[in-house]
Amino acid sequence: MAIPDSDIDPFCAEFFEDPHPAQEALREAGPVVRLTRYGILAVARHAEVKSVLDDWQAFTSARGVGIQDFAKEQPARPPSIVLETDPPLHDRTRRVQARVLSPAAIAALREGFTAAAEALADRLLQQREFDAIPALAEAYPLEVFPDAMGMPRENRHHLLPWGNLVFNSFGPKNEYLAAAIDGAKDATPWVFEQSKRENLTATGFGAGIHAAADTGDLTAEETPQVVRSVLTAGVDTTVSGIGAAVYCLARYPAEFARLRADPKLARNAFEEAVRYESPVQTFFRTATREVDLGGATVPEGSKVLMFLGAANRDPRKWDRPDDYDIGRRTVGHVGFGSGIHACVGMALARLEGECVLAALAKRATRIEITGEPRRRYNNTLRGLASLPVRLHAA
Ligand code: HEM
Ligand SMILES: C=Cc1ccc(C(=O)O)cc1
Repeated sequence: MAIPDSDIDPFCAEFFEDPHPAQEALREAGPVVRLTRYGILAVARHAEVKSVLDDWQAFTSARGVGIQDFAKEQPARPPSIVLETDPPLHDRTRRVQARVLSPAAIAALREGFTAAAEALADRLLQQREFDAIPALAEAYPLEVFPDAMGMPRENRHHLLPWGNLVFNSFGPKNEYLAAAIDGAKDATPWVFEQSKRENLTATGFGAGIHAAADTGDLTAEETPQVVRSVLTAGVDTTVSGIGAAVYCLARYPAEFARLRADPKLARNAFEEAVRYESPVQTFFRTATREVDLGGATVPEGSKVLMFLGAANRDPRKWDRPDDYDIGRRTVGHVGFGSGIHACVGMALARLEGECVLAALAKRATRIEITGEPRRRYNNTLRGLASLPVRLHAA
């Protein structure tokens, strides 16, 4: 089957504002599409996105999960020894993260995360009107996550421009990456310093990762990189995810009413927001050999862009894909990826989302949008920059 061409640009303001028409066009064009602007291949249907995610031998992360092919050019940033490696190195680094971020370790955070969400929701209810992105979507992860990592309270705001830089760096060298590099001048040295063992408390996740150097699971050179991997992925993603969930519940008041009637739905309401908005929109893989994908022949060395957001709205997979339904069975969505690189922090992300949404649903009857939401432009992350709201007290 011939691979059709498309001049769609997934790294421009028009796409960031509303990716859905372009995603629909890509799904309809075929199982694999050539994006002529960048000389890359794209997969947008759920079936092909999932098969690329699940086949790390044919579609490697080790040549970069951004547009750069590390076999052909110098990486702009030191590659992650978790995200941008394959077995066997990936087995070692991922195992340490998975052990530290285990379901039991995350469950132990529930009481503190719940208390922080309730206290923040009480403050916001007093305020009544606020911008839900800085005051809630950013404030909550920046309070609970660095504490769990074992970081000091000062300067943790640097985690946002750092994440903004990394997530832009997976895309092309465009204006968004240029602005992010400029915005992260202070954040970059701070993150590297903050990842060192001596700058982390003895009880946080950071210490748990550094302890791997004492047992020989990781070298002393590897542990700061594995800590940095968690710091990079652990904030900007949940900021976008929590912002997406609040935005969905504000746009769908009947769903917020369902949540108020049954706060146990908070966890699924967050999961459905991750499917519906896909905070992480895209990631690349590189074909290690000629491989068949949905009937199309992908040449060795092809960069393949996976449209996670498009797969999460594919009518071939989902009934009513464009409805936000907090009772939906969300199993199979690729918002957290799939396969050996599937999100190692999803339990933590889900705990944050559940705590925030449950706290809001207990206190408010409605989240009213009081001003024009403003979207944040980033080459990989989909999220809002501003969401003016009013909380209607119960
Ligand atoms: C709503 C929030 C989040 C979303 C949507 C998200 C999404 C993703 C996705 C799509 C991947 C797969 C990347 C790939 O296949 O190349 C991934 C991997 C990863 N995530 Fe998350 N993530 C979230 C929160 C977190 C948090 C809170 C942490 C840390 C505590 C985290 C740490 C990581 C790490 C370290 C990886 C790389 C895993 C590997 O390569 O084996 N993420 N995430
Ligand atoms: C899902 C995003 C993500 C970003 C960076 C890293 C890393 O630097 O290891 C891992 C995951």
